[in-house]
Amino acid sequence: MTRIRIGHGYDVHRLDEGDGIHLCGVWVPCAYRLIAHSDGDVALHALCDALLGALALGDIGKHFPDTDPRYKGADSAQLLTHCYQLIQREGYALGNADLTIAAQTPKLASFIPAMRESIAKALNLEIGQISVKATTTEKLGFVGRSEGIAVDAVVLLERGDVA
Ligand SMILES: Nc1ccn([C@@H]2O[C@H](COP(=O)(O)O)[C@@H](O)[C@H]2O)c(=O)n1
Ligand SMILES: C[C@@]1(CO)OP(=O)(O)OP(=O)(O)OC[C@H]1O
Repeated sequence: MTRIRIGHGYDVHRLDEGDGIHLCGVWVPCAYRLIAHSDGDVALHALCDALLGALALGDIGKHFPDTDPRYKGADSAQLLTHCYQLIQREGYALGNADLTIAAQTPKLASFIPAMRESIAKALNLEIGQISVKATTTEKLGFVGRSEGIAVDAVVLLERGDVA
């Protein structure tokens, strides 16, 4: 395997009326909830897929099927930790991750530092290795109509044992 590997993940979850959403392991109070089998943390799901994708290990649905009652209401931070353990077992470590959350609402700027910290903590990494950004879609499309939230995640993995 090569010294560095790149991975990309993308996930979407639908919004419904509610009292808050989990994003990057952080509870964001708002007038919505994310519809999902797990806790609905669409950002961590995209990050899991990016990690798995980097080493061609499949995707989140393969590792944690949404038909499996064990994952009903699952804490996505635990799914993320499991995915990262698979990566580490292959001899790789995360160099950096960059996430873009497309959400018309709620306003996420004030939650971003806690989100970065939460991911860094789940992976036992420095906060400087984790970037989280938010954008609206200028009221265009399903995100713009606040029907759902979409997240893109990109990761770079580095092999530990190669100079
Ligand atoms: N849910 C969101 C979306 C965006 N932001 C912040 O606002 C900035 C401007 O967003 P545009 O979609 O108009 O580019 C963006 O760069 C974010 O800083 C946010 O906090 N929450
Ligand atoms: C996370 C899992 C867990 O069962 O279910 P969901 O919360 O529905 O999320 P999805 O992004 O559809 O990924 C599939 C599953 O791995």
